[in-house]
Amino acid sequence: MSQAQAGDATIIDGKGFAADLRSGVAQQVQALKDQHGITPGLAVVLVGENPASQVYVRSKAKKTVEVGMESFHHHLDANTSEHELLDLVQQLNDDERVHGILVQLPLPDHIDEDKVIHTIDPQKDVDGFHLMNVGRLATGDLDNAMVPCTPLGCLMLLKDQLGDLSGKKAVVAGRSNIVGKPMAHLLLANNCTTEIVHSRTRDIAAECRDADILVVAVGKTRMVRGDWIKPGATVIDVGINRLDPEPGEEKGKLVGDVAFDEAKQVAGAITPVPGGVGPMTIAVLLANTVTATCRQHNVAEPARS
Ligand SMILES: Nc1nc(=O)c2c([nH]1)NC[C@@H]1CN(c3ccc(C(=O)N[C@@H](CCC(=O)O)C(=O)O)cc3)C=[N+]21
Ligand SMILES: [Mg+2]
Repeated sequence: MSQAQAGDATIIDGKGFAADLRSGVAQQVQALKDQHGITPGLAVVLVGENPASQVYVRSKAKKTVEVGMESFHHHLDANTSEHELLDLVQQLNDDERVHGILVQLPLPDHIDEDKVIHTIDPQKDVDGFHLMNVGRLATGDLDNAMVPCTPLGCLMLLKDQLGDLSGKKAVVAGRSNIVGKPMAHLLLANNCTTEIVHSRTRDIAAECRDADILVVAVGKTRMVRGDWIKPGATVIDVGINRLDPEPGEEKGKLVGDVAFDEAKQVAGAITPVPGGVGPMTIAVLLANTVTATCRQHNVAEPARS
């Protein structure tokens, strides 16, 4: 879906695409209720008082209810023990009203994140972080994997923009387990010639300049410059960085990992920040919850991407 033109690039409307995806999800939820008497349920667990985390979690809960799902919210205080959190996850695993479980990351230092993630029932792991789901994605078993929300959202935007991705040169900047690596696996599964670049890559700009598809998830403000981009390339900016407030501003503005004003002069299409990948993450979380519900009840699941 392409909207306003700015510079030369099409600005990819992630916010609008996400709204459309959520209305599709709302219809799927209604069908599950009408035809099967099932209401999908999503549990979100937040530990501690990180203000940014609280904003995301509130937004998730609101949108969960908007698409007709049941939302279970658990806010635990910052010094909750690992044992208490593991008990809660186990209780959610056993609760048949709950089809999806998301434990908001990062967790406080005294809690082992891997231990928590690996306690989640893989079928309810709507983040796709459990090793069972990581392995399924890495082996191309997409029919059974739960796929991480941010990379799946990026893939949906890319397919909408470009159609078939076969044979395209894709470069993923960043090698995190939550974005870079699963993104590379998804692009590979979609027949891209796929490369991951990172902080130790010898000439990162030159590698990026070769890409038809450039997905950037490095967590560094405006790291990718206009001259890193091949003319006409499709650029997906996963970064969300808050600048220091300008005089008179209350909060600093949000910017990506790509220098947007430069990049839009060169790229064929590019996602903005905000309004690009961020809203897709939450919409895909809801879509994954429907997928998880269908699998748990042996109901045919909607096609994704
Ligand atoms: N287990 C887990 N799963 C997550 O998926 C997860 C997490 N933990 N911890 C925190 C990060 C961050 N995250 C975002 C979701 C939506 C926006 C989003 O909607 N961003 C808006 C802007 C929001 C604003 O104005 O602050 C946008 O880019 O347009 C951003 C970031 C999910 N995360
Ligand atoms: Mg890196």
